[in-house]
Amino acid sequence: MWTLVSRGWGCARTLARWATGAALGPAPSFGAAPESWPTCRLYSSAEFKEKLDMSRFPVENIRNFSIVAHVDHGKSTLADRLLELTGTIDKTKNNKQVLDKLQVERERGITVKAQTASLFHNCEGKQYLLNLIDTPGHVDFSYEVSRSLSACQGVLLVVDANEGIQAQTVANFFLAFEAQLSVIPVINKIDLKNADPEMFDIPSDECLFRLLCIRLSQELNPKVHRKNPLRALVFDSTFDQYRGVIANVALFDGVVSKGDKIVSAHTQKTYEVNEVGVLNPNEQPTHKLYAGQVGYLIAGMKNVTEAQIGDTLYLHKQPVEPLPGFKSAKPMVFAGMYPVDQSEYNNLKSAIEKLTLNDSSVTVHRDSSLALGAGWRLGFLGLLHMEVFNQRLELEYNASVILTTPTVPYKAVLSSSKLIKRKEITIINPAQFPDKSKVTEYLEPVVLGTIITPDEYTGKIMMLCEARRAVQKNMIFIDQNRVMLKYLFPLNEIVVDFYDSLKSLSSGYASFDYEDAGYQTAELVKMDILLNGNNVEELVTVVHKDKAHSIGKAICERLKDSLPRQLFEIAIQAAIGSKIIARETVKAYRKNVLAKCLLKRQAEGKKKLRKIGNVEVPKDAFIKVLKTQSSK
Ligand SMILES: Nc1nc2c(ncn2[C@@H]2O[C@H](COP(=O)(O)OP(=O)(O)OP(=O)(O)O)[C@@H](O)[C@H]2O)c(=O)[nH]1
Repeated sequence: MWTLVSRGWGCARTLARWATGAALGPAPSFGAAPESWPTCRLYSSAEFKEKLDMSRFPVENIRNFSIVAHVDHGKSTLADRLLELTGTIDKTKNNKQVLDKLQVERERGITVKAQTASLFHNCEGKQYLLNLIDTPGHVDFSYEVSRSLSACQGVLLVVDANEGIQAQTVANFFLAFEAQLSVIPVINKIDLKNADPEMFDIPSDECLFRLLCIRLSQELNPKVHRKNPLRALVFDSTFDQYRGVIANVALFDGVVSKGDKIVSAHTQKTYEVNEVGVLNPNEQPTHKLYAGQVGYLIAGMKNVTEAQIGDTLYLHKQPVEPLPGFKSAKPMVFAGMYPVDQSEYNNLKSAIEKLTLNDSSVTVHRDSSLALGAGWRLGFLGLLHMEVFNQRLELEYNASVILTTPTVPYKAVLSSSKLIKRKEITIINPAQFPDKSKVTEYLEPVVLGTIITPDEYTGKIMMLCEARRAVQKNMIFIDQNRVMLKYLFPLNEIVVDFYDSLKSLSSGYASFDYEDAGYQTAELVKMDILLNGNNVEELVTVVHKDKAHSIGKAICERLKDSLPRQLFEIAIQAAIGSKIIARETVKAYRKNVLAKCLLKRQAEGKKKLRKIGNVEVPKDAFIKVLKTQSSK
C-alpha cells in the first residue's frame, strides 16, 4: 500500500500540530509565517477582492485536492486550519468545522456532504489557487468521496496518530489509487497522549503548502487545455430556492463566462449562465472560470432531471465528447416514506425533490400502501444515510414523515414452467415479497467487510461476525498488535447496528468498511407484526428463517414497551403467514386509574397518533422498534 504514498511522503506533521491549537509548539499567528515556511506569505482579507480575476491562475499554479480519512480522524479540522492559514477565514475561536455548513452536520458533529473551498496562497513568489474538498468519513457517504476525487489531482490522506490506519483509511487510499491521484499522508492528533507519530516514519520538518505548491508541482497540475472548447464536469450540486440549482463544476477544457450559452450533454437543453464563481468558502462570483479550476455555476436549472451529477456542460454550437461521468450510486437500504397526513403529500414531494438535488445518491420511486396512503420508496447508501436524509427533511423543510422498516434489496427467482423462462425479480418493498409457493430460490445481497482491530478483541469480534451469519475470508496482522479481518456478510445483518456493536465490544477501537459482493442464496421469510389482528405495515420485514423467532420476539417486546395502555387489551403478534411465532400483551387500564389516564390523554391533546384498527400508536413507537430490530 505505501509504495505509492512514498511519492508524496515527507509531509505536514508541523501543520497537523496546529490542528487543535494545542500541540507541541506555539501555533503561528495569523499573518505571520513560521520559520519553517520562509517564503510562504498569507493573504489578508482586504487583498482578496482583487484576486477574483481567475485568469491570474495559470494551470501550473492550480492544485486541486481532497481531504480524505477514516471517520473522525480530523479532516474538517485540518480544512479549518488551511482556511485560516490562507486568510480565507479570520482566525477566531469559533472556527470549528467551518465547511460543515448543514445543520445536521453541526448537530451530529459529522460531515455528510463534501464541501469545496478555493484558497489563494503565495508561495516562493508565485500565486497559487488551492481548491480543497473536505469529504465525509463514514462509509455511507463514500459516494461523496469518489465524486470529489474526479475534480482532483491529489488527496491529503489524514491519519489519526492515536488510532493509526483504520478500515476507511485503507478504503480511501484505494479510491485515490484507482483514480491515479497523488497521495500525501498527513499525520494528525499528535498531541494526544497515546499518539505514536514515529511509527509512520515521516520527516516532521516539511511544510504542507510548500509540498503542495512547489515539490509536487508536476504531479498535481491539472492536465487540461484552456484553448479547447469548454468541457465542464458537474461533480456536485445544491439547490437554492431562489436561484435554482447551483452546480459545482470542474473545468477540464476551455473557459466559461457569465452570459455564455451552455448545453447539458445529458438533456441537450440550452441555458444561459447567470453566475460563475468560486467557493471561498461561500459563493464568490467571478467573471469567468478557466480550465483546471473548480467553482460553481448557476444557469437557471430548476429540477432534478435537469441537473444531473456527472453531466458535461459545453458551449452552445461547440459540442464536445462528454466526460465519463460517474457510476450511479447503488442503494443498499430501502424504506417507505409517507406523509404523516396525506394532505401534506405535495409539500413532502417538493421537499424530497429538492433534497435529492442536494444528495443525488438517494433513489426515489413512487409507492402506495392501503394503510399509509400515497408515498415513496427511497433507496439509501446505509442506515446513517437514511437517518440523515430524514433529519434533513425535518430540519430544512419542516417535513414530518412516517418511515417503514428499512430493507435490503432481495431477489427471488420465480418458479419456471415449460412456458416461462427463469425470471428474477428484485424486491425493495417487503410487502411485495413473493410467497414461497411461487419461488424457486431467494437471494440476499452480500458485502465484503473489512475490520481492523487491536488483536485483544479478535475473539469477541469473530463471535459477533458468526452471529451475523458472516463467513471469514481472510485474517492478517497489519502490524505487531493489529489484525485485519475480511468477512463475507449478508447485508441485512450489518445494515442497522453492526457498527455500533463492533464499536462497543472493542471499546471503540475496531473500525469497519464494506464493499458490494453480489448475491447469495438464502432461506428468507416475510414476517408481519399484528396489533389485535391488524397488520402494521410499517413493520413488515423480511428475515432469515433461523432468526425469525428471535427478531419477532424482540420486536413484540419493544413494541410493548412503546405502546401506551388503552381501554382494552392489545395483542402484539409476530406472524409468518398464518403462523404466530411470538406474542406480547399490553394490558388494559385498571378501572381505578382509568379516569386519571383519560384526563392525561385529553391534556396531551391531539398529539400525532396513528390508528391501526382500534389501537392508537404514538408516532415515535415504530422508530424505537426499528432501531433495535436487527440487533437480536
Ligand atoms: N486532540 C486533537 N483533536 C483533534 C485534532 N484534530 C481534530 N481533532 C478533534 O477530532 C474530532 C474529529 O475531528 P473532525 O475534524 O470533525 O474529523 P473528521 O475527520 O472531519 O470527521 P468526519 O467528517 O465525521 O469523518 C473533533 O472533536 C476535533 O476537535 C488534533 O490534532 N488533536
